[in-house]
Amino acid sequence: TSSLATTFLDLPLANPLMNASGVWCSVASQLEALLESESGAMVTKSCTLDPRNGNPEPRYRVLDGNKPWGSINSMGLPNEGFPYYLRYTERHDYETKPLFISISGLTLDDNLAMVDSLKDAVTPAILEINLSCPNVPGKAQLGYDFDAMDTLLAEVTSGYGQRQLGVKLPPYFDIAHFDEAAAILNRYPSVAFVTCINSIGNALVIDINTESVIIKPKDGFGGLGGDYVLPTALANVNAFYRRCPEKAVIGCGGVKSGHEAFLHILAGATLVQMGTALYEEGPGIFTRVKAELLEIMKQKGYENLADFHGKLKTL
Ligand SMILES: O=C1NC(=O)NC(C(=O)O)N1
Repeated sequence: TSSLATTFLDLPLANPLMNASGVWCSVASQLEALLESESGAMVTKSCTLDPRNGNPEPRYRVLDGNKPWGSINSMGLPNEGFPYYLRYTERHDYETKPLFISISGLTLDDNLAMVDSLKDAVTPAILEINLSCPNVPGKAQLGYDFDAMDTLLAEVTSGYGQRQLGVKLPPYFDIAHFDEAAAILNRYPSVAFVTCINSIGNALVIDINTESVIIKPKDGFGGLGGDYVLPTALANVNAFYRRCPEKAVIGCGGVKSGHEAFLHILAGATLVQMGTALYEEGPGIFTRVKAELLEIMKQKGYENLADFHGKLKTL
């Protein structure tokens, strides 16, 4: 019989599925629901040092009238503030499943302050630094500023005492950018994983009936998720899988069933995150996608994830 069991940074996981940071993970009740769900791991909402209200609403819309299906969001990093999530890491049940904590400081100093507190806390939570929020007005994505990304990683890795951590990357769309980003990341061995991708930033969805944009912030420009981003997500997963052999890749983008989870793992993802589909279906989705992924593996005669992990064929 097939098994979904896997390991990540030497931690055992019952399965490779987890939430994408930002979805169903902003407050304790949501985090508790993820803990009780069948996800193999979970991550908190990217936090800033201080609590934030985020952007004005409407700031999230699901695009389910047409095919393909997806979402657009410009949340603007609403969160309870770093201390709230640090307190959650102190009461999480790590025997049940691993916990990631995501941070997205508004300044380098804020990121360093949060990293410093995490180092002192000696928590088993795994740090995922968000370099790719596209929705804070006036803030460019760190992942698209290679010098700033390099500086941040130099300071954060030394601040974190070379403890293993990961980064949440924006999608790249140019081979030269895959090369340059990977070259920077490979200079930091303690960056043990990369999560690809965050939403495709600053898309614009227009409603023909109202002749209007559909979200309020930034004149309607927001991060795209769902079916629309799957091919770009798979490309980024595979590009960093090929370029960073010493690092693990977490896949995120366009996963709504066992089918896309299988594709992400084939492309090189060790774990797979769900955002839009989780937002719409709720934590029960993990039970469904687990069963679907197992069924696909059974049909193909794969007993475990290693049988097909990263084994994408080329022509
Ligand atoms: O990193 C992020 N990606 C998104 O698509 N949205 C959120 C946000 O806007 O808070 N942050």
